Amino acid sequence: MRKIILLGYMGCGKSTIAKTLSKIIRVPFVDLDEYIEEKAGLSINAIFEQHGEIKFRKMEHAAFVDLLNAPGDVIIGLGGGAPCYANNHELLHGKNVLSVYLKASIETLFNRLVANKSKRPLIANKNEEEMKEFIAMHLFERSYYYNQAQHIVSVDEKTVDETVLDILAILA
Ligand SMILES: Nc1ncnc2c1ncn2[C@@H]1O[C@H](COP(=O)(O)OP(=O)(O)OP(=O)(O)O)[C@@H](O)[C@H]1O
Ligand SMILES: O=C(O)C1=C[C@@H](O)[C@@H](O)[C@H](O)C1
Ligand SMILES: [Mg+2]
Repeated sequence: MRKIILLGYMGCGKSTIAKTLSKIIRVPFVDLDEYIEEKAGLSINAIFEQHGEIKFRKMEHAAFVDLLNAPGDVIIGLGGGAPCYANNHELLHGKNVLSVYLKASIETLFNRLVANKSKRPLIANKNEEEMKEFIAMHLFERSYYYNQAQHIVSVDEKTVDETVLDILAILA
């Protein structure tokens, strides 16, 4: 039983990379944000708006534990903040767990997020300058938790396939 966990800041490519990896190694992919949305019957945006971030972080922790305890192999794409709350970073070293931090620079993240921020409540209302500053500060605060992953793969300047190859080498 293998639990492959991809983590990293919003926009680093967790969902995109996991989908390709899933097809190649034939292990199902579960996106933690989507799992939470299905369980709650609400979008992440709606959960933040109606219940607040603290409630979301509790739901996120419960969902992560659920997935780790479910039988069978799985690739789990964590939400961007998941490793940073509720001691979730300790779960990155659990039994049967292989955790990979997809590390992206501020510039890469900004370029990817600027085009598609509406579904990401933490940045949805920021202008470009505010967004850049927010990403820089937030990434700095979160790096400690992201660096708890067992493996770190840099994604800057890489295609999806190149990043997937790096992960396959770790899995080999
Ligand atoms: N080389 C690349 N690797 C991964 N994603 C890329 C790459 N180049 C561009 N992208 C784009 O970056 C965007 C963010 O990717 P994705 O949604 O997979 O990130 P994420 O880490 O799952 O974000 P979130 O935490 O918000 O769910 C997507 O629009 C994706 O197509
Ligand atoms: O970085 C974060 O804190 C978040 C990232 C998304 O994946 C979602 O889990 C939510 O928008 C919060
Ligand atoms: Mg995603």
